[in-house]
Amino acid sequence: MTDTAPLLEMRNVSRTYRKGGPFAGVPFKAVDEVSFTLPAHPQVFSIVGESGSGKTTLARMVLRLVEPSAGEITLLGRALHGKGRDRIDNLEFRRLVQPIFQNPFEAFSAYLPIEDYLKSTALNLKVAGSNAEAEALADRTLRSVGLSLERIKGKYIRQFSGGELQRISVARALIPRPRLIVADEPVSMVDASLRMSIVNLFRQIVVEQGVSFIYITHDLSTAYYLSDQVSIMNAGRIIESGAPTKILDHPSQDYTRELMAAIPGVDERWSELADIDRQYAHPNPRQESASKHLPGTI
Ligand SMILES: Nc1ncnc2c1ncn2[C@@H]1O[C@H](COP(=O)(O)OP(=O)(O)OP(=O)(O)O)[C@@H](O)[C@H]1O
Repeated sequence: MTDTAPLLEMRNVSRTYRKGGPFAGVPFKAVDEVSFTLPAHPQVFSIVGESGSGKTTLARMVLRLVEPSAGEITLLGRALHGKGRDRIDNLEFRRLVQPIFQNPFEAFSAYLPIEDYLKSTALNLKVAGSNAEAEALADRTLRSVGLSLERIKGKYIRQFSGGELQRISVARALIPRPRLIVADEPVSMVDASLRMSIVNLFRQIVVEQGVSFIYITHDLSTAYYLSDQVSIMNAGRIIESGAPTKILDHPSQDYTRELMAAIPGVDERWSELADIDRQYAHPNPRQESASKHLPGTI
């Protein structure tokens, strides 16, 4: 693993499926020759696209849940897939890269106290050597997301809101101190009033814990607000990439303009985000600058 290597590199990555069944169906590329680089310094990289554009397939390849049909993905200069000798082993991979999924209610069983997930993550990933260490680690990561072990102890998923559960998912993902979190539509099932607090939490984690995020979303508004880099995905391809202000203030592709226009009330959402940002009065300079760039604010 080299210190100078980018965190993640995708080179000409494709994933082919068959439409109409695995054998007789017609092959099509869900992800088509995608390349991008995530630099070593912590940041939020968003991939934005409509349903079916290939975002989840791409995320699942980064999470090693799906094999690419072609191309190469490297993490800190080492192969994620294939059988080569430089392939990162499973334990190391799971310490470096953690997922957050869309539906927090599906991420946990209804029959286990929720703290068991955090403790078993710490023990399975060998970042805690005893139950006491696992509890201490769980408490520390829960505190970093605004909760504590005391608050969740002995409780089951039905005793939490979607927003609280998603915070617990984030705490679980932070247990091994990962370098990268892949968050696939992490706020789309969270109550609208809590969405921004989760999005703000991601930014806080980038700054305070040095974790990068790949943020997968159909919601241009939160991507614009949160990201350092945005890539727009359409029909399996990344069609434009850059800083959020560049992409949304000067979109170069008709599809990006259509995506902006297709989101109902996107202008109001941006003003609403700016209002929420002011209410939170975050000391984080990235957020101050994000709110400055929101249309309708100065
Ligand atoms: N296992 C699979 N077998 C066959 N086709 C698949 C499979 N997984 C995804 N697809 C197809 O690949 C395309 C991209 O799907 P994907 O889920 O990656 O898109 P997405 O942008 O994440 O959309 P959504 O937000 O609706 O999940 C879709 O046409 C989907 O039907």
